Amino acid sequence: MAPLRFAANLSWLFSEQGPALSARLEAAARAGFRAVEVAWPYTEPAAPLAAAARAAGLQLVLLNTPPGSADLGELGLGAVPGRQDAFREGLELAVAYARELGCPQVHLMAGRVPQGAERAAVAKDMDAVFVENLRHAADVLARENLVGLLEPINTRLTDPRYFLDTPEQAATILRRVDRPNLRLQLDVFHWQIMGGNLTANIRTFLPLVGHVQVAQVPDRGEPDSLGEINFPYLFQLLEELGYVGFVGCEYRPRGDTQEGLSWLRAYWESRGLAPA
Ligand SMILES: O=C(O)C(=O)CO
Repeated sequence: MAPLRFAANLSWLFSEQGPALSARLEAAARAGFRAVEVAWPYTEPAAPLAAAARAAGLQLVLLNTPPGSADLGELGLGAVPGRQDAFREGLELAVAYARELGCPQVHLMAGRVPQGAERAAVAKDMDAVFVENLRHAADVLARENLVGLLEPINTRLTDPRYFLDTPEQAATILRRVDRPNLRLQLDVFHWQIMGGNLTANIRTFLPLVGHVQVAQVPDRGEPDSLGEINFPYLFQLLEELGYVGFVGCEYRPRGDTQEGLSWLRAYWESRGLAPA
C-alpha cells in the first residue's frame, strides 16, 4: 500500500505567515509538505507564484475556478443560469494559472442557488446549465491535459444555497457529462455532514475520485481535533483501496499551523516517511 500524499491548502493553513502566498509556500515546505493547493490564487501574478513554488520545491495540485460576484453572493458559476459567459471567462483564467503553475487539477465550482430564487424552482435549469458548462470545460481542460473536479459542498452547516451537495448528485452529473477528465472531489468534511456512511460511500464513489480533502467535523479543525471522524481509520481505508491522488489539508488550524501538524508528523512517522 502506497502512503498517502498530503497537500497543504494555503487558503486555510499558515495564515499566521500573512496573506502573501509566497510566505505560506515557504512555511509549507518547512513543515515537510511537497504539495499545496490554493482556492483562488488570482490576487497574485502567476509567474512569481510559480517561481516561489519551484524555489520551495512544492507542486501546486489544485486551484478553483473564480467565485464570481461577491455582491451577488456567488461562490462559483458552473451551474448558475445567465452566468455562462462569466463561467467561461473564469475557466480561461483558471486554465492560464494552471498552465503557468503546472497545476494538473481545476475545481469547477458549481455555485449557489441565486439570491431570491427557490431551489426547487431553478434546480432543473441549473442542472442543465451545469451539464452544458461542464462539457465545455472538459473539452477546454482536455486540450491542456488537465482534470476538472466536481466537489459536493454540504448545505446543512457550511453553505445552504450551494447547488451541488451530495456524492450521488455529483456522480449522476459526471455520468451525464461523460468526460474522462472530469472527476469527483471527495471532501470528507462535507460528506460526513451530508449523511456520513463514509466507509460505504468512499468504497462506492472512489473510482470517480480525483482528489480528497480532509477536516474534522463539526469544527473543521485538524484531523486529530475532537470530532466525529476517525482519520487514522479513513487514511488506512484510502490506502487499502489504492487511492493515489492527493489529500488536501483544508481545515482551520486551532492555533499555529505547524504546531497543529502533529497528526501528519505521526502519519509520516508511522509510514517510515521522514519530512524533508
Ligand atoms: O469549501 C470547500 O470545501 C472547498 O473546497 C471550496 O474550494
